[in-house]
Amino acid sequence: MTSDGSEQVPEAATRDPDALIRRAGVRGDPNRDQHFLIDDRVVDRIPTYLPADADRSHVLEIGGGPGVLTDRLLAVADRVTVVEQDRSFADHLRREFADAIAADRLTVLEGDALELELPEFTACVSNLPYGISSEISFRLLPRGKPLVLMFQKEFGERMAAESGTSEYGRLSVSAQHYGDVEVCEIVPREAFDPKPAVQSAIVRITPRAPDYEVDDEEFFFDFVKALFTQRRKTIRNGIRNTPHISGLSDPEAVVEAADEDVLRKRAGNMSPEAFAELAQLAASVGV
Ligand SMILES: C[S@@+](CC[C@H](N)C(=O)[O-])C[C@H]1O[C@@H](n2cnc3c(N)ncnc32)[C@H](O)[C@@H]1O
Repeated sequence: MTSDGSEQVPEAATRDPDALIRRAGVRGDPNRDQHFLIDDRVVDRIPTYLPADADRSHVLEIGGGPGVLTDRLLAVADRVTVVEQDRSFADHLRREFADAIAADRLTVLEGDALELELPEFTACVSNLPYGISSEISFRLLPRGKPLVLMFQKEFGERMAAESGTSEYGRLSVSAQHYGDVEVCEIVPREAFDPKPAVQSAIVRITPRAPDYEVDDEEFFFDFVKALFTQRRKTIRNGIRNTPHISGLSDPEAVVEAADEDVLRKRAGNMSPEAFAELAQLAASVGV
């Protein structure tokens, strides 16, 4: 009983990471991208990085492992789907969260997140298997839902980078096409067991439409990719040197039509809007 006479409501109990790993009965194998979160404070913060107005009715988690994040997501979401490729961990998740499964609040999908058909979800929160960071991100981004994802630090920083910085590149332009990308927190190696080789970063992607027009997204992405393979060269030479990547059939027509100011730049100093404008021009005169 509290001092004002009301009943004390116990805080929702969260599962201890070490106990979950013990109950899973298998050690993480770094060769299978298995670095498990063991720092409660970090795990507790991850769901709080979802935008305040995010729809939490169906949260997707890629790579459940022992289930420490799954546990926290069940505390904030109506329903969770967790994908886990490793049979031992998928079995463990089904045992550990049998009550949530019986209550229709948790679905465990066993298999490769790159191969499985992912369900409709309202938000995705995951400590990702780092080996598939890029591929899985570009499966999730076009869905247009809020994402809170743990990456290797360098990858997260490249995703969030602005033009004119050394981290800025194709990954920044492609990811920021779909939303605002922010690094929420850098996570030390000690927060995981086994410890990864490098630090990690928790990244939030808040979906929004880009503030520029591109009629052909596939061409836009190929064009950006092509120009970043030549990041030390001017845009003029980048366009000339990469038709095999951009798909341009007449790169010279693009060089003739583009502004001299743009042609003198380098890819690292081109904003996403500048890339989009040039890509629109290139698609109209050079494809
Ligand atoms: C970095 S661990 C994260 C585990 C847990 N969520 C945590 O934070 O402690 C990544 C998990 O993804 C699983 N995994 C690796 N590759 C996968 C894939 N292609 N599809 C689905 N799960 C995968 C691993 O077995 C591992 O359990």
